[in-house]
Amino acid sequence: MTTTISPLIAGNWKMNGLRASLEEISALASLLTTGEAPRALVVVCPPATILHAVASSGATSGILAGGQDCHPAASGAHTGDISAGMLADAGAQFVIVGHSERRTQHGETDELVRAKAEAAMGAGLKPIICVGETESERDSGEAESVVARQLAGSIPDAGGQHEVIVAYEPVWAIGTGRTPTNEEIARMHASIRQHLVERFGEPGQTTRILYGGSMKPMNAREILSLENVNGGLVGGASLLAKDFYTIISAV
Ligand SMILES: O=C[C@H](O)COP(=O)(O)O
Repeated sequence: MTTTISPLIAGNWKMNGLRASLEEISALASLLTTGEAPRALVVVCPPATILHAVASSGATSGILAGGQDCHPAASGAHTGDISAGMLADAGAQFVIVGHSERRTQHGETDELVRAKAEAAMGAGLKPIICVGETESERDSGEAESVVARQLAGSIPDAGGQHEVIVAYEPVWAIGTGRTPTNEEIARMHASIRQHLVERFGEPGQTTRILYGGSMKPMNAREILSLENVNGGLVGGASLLAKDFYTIISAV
């Protein structure tokens, strides 16, 4: 991990979590406040229905809240959607955009992801912009070019002036228990770093690049110690406070 960048571990609860799940936030808060001080920023992105509660109850323990998606518009006739401003109003400081589940299940394009990231920055949120190749793209040797295209299309030009976070999530590693090798992760993160530096100059050197995809208590330490891995975007293992805390502690 690059030492000049403070690491960040974000939990993406996806469509999991009811009000009862706030017990996990309390449990995490108590682990974070009674154990060794975390060396990473800790973010939890719960469903929007409990976002405000997570932001409020996590405040004293340093747990920051994030949304899982936002609409590119500030308001209007968009039934079922949520704006970046609404997330900020509920206490969010971050928002995930362009997660592969949104790209696949909702047909989101790089252009739309970029618009969402712009809306997030406009509302004062830090966008966590996700990129990653499918298994067939990796098998055909296209992983780096696919990710480069997603980065170019999804990160706003203002990405050098506003804080953005990139999350590299190989689609085939999400929820499967499979991960790329350490060498493959390091190579991809180096290529993402190169893209950021070429495009944004100095700010690109300090942009956080998270790894996501089957990060677990067992493999977190190894992955988080790789060059240019500045934290993690954790799905399944963020649902249980104990597992998530183990990953946070692995930084
Ligand atoms: O946003 C999180 C990722 O999709 C990773 O999910 P996972 O840790 O369950 O594989």
